[in-house]
Amino acid sequence: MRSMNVHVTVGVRARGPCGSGNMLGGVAPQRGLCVTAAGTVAHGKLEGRKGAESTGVGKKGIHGGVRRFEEIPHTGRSGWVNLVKFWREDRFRQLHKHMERTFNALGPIYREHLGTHSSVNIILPSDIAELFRSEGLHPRRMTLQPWATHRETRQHSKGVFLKNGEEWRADRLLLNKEVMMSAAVRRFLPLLDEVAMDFCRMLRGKVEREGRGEEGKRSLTMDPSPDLFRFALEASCHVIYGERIGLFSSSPSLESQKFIWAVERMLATTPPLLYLPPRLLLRIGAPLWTQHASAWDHIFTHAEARIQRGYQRLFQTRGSEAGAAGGQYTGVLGQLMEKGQLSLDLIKANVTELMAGGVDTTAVPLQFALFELGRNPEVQERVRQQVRASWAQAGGDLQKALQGAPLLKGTIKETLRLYPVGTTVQRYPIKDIVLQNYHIPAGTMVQACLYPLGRSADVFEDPLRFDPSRWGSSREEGQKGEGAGAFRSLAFGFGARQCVGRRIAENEMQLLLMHILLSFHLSVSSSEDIKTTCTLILQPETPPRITFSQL
Ligand code: HEM
Repeated sequence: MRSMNVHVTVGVRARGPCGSGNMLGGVAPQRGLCVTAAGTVAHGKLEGRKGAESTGVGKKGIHGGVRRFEEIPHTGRSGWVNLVKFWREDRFRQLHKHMERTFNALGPIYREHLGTHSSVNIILPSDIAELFRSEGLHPRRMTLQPWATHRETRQHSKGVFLKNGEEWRADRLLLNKEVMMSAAVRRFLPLLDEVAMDFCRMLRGKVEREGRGEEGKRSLTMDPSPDLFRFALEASCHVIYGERIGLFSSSPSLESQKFIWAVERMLATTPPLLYLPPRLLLRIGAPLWTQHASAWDHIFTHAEARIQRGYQRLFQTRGSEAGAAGGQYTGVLGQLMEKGQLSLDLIKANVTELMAGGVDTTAVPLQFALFELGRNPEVQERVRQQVRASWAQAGGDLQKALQGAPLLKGTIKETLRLYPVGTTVQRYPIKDIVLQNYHIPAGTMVQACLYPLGRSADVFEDPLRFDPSRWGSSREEGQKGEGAGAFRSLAFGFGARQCVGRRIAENEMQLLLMHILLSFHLSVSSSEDIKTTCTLILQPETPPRITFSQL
């Protein structure tokens, strides 16, 4: 892997949809662009034959029965020609659909060159399992320094993302204790629930004030997305900093709204930066890069201010007997500071990442989930019945309430199957592997393509049906193939590098849906599919309007 110090790289390696390190990584090792075509793209149309296996292409290239890397079907020889075509046809926004079409044309594995970016794309769970077995602890690299004006941004990129291998893993395991382990989940569940209940209270007030119909039976049709973004930020802050920021109050702070905009800007400016080489970037991409870096600066400034406050509170609590004896949960930040196992720089960096990764990633799937529940009233009713029974039996025990309603978790999995926030999970295998009988050298960037995977009839029965019960715990219904369930639900990634905010996200979304379903019936005016667009994260082209009717 080339060093970021050698050349100024826009190291925006899309590892996942959240967190800086996810998106701001190093450069993928570049492979030559000269390849043997088993399938090619000409004039935007795929002319490939379906899978190399069926074509019998490249028999002479077989070594010991395994085909050469160069024989993998691809979408075009020149990364630059492909990039220009993508740019002209604005295909970046439809990258997920492009992948789906390309798998249909070329089979379950293909290569793609786009500007400086080369990848092998795969879709089958068995291949993803093989990739997973060969994943290493890859370094993440950030290359913001030359542009970032904020001291913390620079420090973050230098200090944290050059960490590597076992050193990185040791830090991650410490962080996991505060965000992934079940003891941590038990601690932060009430904080998430408080915010979810407040959201519903706010929504009930809105429906009561602005809705139509008689009192107690009013309905309101609205775009819930701005409120969902506020919910996601409020929930993240409560869990991470242990404090409420008052986004549901009558005068929410402009600072928080600016933070939401900064994350949006950071995400939206990422994809174009992925594919441009440094020189071109400096000439034509500079404004974009400046926007990107300044969005990060804003995110850091915001986090820095909160972290300072967290410190002050911690010292105040330590100083007061009540605080010390009370043992009150002070959020992830408080826990990390209290334990003191991570350095202050690492705490800051990780907390900032959690903040940057925790807003759009949950607010957007919640929009899709409300839409799917709205257009599938029978499914909605089944989930509601289960939630009601479980809520009644749990007697206020949140974990019990969620565990007793597996359809809620199924709803989240089903939503992320059809609308994965991050459309790919990427890995660089640390040893040579064989996928679809092709040799893949160590260090190649291999992407599991989640959008086409989730909609593939080879992997899921009746894939376009929204059916939370297909994820039943005893039997992964509606799933084909061996080891059903394994490597099919991958929205949070896998292995050591999987999403560190996973437990926060899952519980936050389930709790919100639970309270919404207990209070409202959901419907939509049209059951037509939502048009989607890819701006690093997959989102609706236009946020769906949902009708909330009081129950
Ligand atoms: C539905 C919601 C979410 C989805 C689908 C999602 C998805 C992902 C994916 C696919 C990755 C890369 C994993 C891999 O390469 O194996 C990732 C990484 C990450 N996510 Fe999430 N995420 C979500 C919510 C969150 C939340 C709420 C937070 C923070 C509170 C968060 C913070 C992070 C961070 C910091 C990383 C980088 C982890 C690392 O590389 O060590 N995510 N996420």
